[in-house]
Amino acid sequence: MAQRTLTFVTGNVKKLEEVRAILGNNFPLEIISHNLDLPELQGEINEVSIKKCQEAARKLKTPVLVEDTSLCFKALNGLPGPYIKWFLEKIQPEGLSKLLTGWEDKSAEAICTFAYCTGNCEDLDVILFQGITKGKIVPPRGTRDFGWDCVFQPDGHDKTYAELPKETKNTISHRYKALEQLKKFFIEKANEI
Ligand SMILES: O=P(O)(O)OP(=O)(O)OP(=O)(O)OC[C@H]1O[C@@H](n2cnc3c(O)ncnc32)[C@H](O)[C@@H]1O
Ligand SMILES: [Mg+2]
Repeated sequence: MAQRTLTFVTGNVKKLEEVRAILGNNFPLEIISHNLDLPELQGEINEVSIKKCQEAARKLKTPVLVEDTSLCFKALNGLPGPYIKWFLEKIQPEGLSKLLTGWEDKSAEAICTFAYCTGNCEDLDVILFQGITKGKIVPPRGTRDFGWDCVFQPDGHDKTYAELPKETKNTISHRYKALEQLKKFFIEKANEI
């Protein structure tokens, strides 16, 4: 493979930190990060990721990887979903758990979607890699250093993402599951050469 690097476009340092930690040393490409302020788009999850990726590829004119994270509450038919960033910014983690006060069903899905595009102007085809971790929304517990980690308790654990050791989150998370697929794709691609 001629390309030895992979440009990951994100404005979120915590995401980047996790991506690097999860991919570790067994990944055939070097991750180069590019902090570009991409628009927060509207639509269904896959549509948002595809458009985000095409926008980044058009701007940078190079193959790019982007990622979009959704947090979907079952009782709210999948909302806030891809709009979680704004919900979190406006109502904080406390507000997210209070949103479900009137509902018995606290279940939620954390969905991570990576989108990769070659950046060739005539061909903006996008490949998606998605990971889903099921859990429930609880009153905030644990550190506050990454998004909604303190209100999401993954199934099978009695701790929130924020209370779990980073190494544990990184072996069960939505991001880990999406990166497993991405890793497989790029390792196979590297072997083809
Ligand atoms: O530049 P990009 O990559 O878009 O970074 P962003 O921070 O805008 O991220 P998103 O558009 O994907 O919005 C997702 C929101 O969810 C938060 N988030 C993403 N992954 C998370 C995780 O694993 N745990 C907790 N919060 C997370 C993140 O901080 C945002 O507020
Ligand atoms: Mg964003």
